[in-house]
Amino acid sequence: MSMQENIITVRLEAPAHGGHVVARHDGRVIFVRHGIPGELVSIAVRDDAEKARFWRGDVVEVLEPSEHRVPHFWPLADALASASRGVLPVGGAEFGHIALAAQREIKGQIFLEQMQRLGGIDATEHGFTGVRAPEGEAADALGWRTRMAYAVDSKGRLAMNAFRSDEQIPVKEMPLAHPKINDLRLWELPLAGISRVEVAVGSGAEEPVLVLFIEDGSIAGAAGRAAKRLPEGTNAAALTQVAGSVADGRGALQRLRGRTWLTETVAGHDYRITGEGFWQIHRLAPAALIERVMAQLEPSYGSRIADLYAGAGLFSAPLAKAVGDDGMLLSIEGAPGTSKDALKNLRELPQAVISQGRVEKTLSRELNTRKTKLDSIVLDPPRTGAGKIAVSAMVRSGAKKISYVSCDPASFARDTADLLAAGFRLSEIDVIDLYPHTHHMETVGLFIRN
Ligand SMILES: C[S@@+](CC[C@H](N)C(=O)[O-])C[C@H]1O[C@@H](n2cnc3c(N)ncnc32)[C@H](O)[C@@H]1O
Repeated sequence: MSMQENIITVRLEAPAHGGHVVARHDGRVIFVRHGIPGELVSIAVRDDAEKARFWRGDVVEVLEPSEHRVPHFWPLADALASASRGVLPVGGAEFGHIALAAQREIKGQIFLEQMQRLGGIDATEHGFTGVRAPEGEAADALGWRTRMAYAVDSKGRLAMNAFRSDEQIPVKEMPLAHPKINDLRLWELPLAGISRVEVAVGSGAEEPVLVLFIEDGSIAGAAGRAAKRLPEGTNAAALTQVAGSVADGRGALQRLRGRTWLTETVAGHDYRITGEGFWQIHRLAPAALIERVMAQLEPSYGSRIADLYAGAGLFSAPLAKAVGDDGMLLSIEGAPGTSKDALKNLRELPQAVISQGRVEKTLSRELNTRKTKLDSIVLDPPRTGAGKIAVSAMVRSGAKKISYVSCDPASFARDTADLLAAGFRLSEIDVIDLYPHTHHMETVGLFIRN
């Protein structure tokens, strides 16, 4: 058993970013997982080095439950059931013990706290009214993940990791995964020799695409054997991971059966996405985010817009259509494979300029080369946010409106402070629960130059 047996009783206080609740013991802060503010709980203390600034802990017993506590929908992720079996819970559904409305309430508190502490901003003064569900969300908010990534354990079984642990827990159905992913019964495949399994389901009727990660170049072996056992019609590819072989650390995709890509259709646009390329995870996210970004930017015919961290062009396509032949849509994406998808997805729109490279360098370079300025920008960076160099390039671009799509309130708060200091105002905040039953949230903020 990997849990240490240092069990203490604590009263849980405020929620903290990252899926924790703060507790105190002998003057030391402990970040506790699987609890709810206000509860009296027993926790197994982990990472409890004497000199550590703070400790971590997992709830193993609830002595006074919150009114918002519900039975976890996934036994493997249920901390209490796992503790009684002497194992760690699997990660990926760390809010599953909290009623959905209360999950969103907690995310709202975290958003306000991060904006205040890291950005010095009272988000309620900028239109923040709480975290909302995307339109069309299921009442139980399960089955939303159209993308899943699994580990493979030392016995060749489909697995997922426990939080902050190398421990791999064998898994079968994953309740947050799209039903088409569970229907593949990936846990029945012979996976010895495969290091990772990724699977993606498109928005249409076509079959899912599976990517099997292998460490040597031979696809005839492990990957071929697994692919043969997949249900009829499933598409499968192998990806040889050769460290440093390409910019994003991944090798080349090799077709095993069917296609290596999916079609996604959103708001009347068709996108082709290769098996390992980036696409929003929640089934409702692409439409919800396009709707917000278009409403915020109100792109006009002939205007010049940049889509930064553009992926396969989710926002680039509708924006390019809106600016028309007389406008310009500059789509910048760092990952070479994903940028190739963007090239294909935007090939019929000559006003779209696809540039592969890091935003920090590429944005200014493209604008200088073309001797042009921008009217507006949408950016959708990874969790680390944009950072000072990219923010300053955006400020220099001349853009008067910036729609900022963020999956992390901490980096959003930091970048917001920099944009406000550079003469923008934050005129709208929409926080959407695009990661139900986890601690994550998606923010779409509108910045307008003063
Ligand atoms: C959250 S995704 C958004 C993609 C796209 N907007 C979408 O919604 O499908 C972030 C994207 O930024 C890319 N990326 C990460 N760091 C980058 C950088 N410094 N410059 C350019 N692209 C970057 C990643 O490869 C990824 O495709």
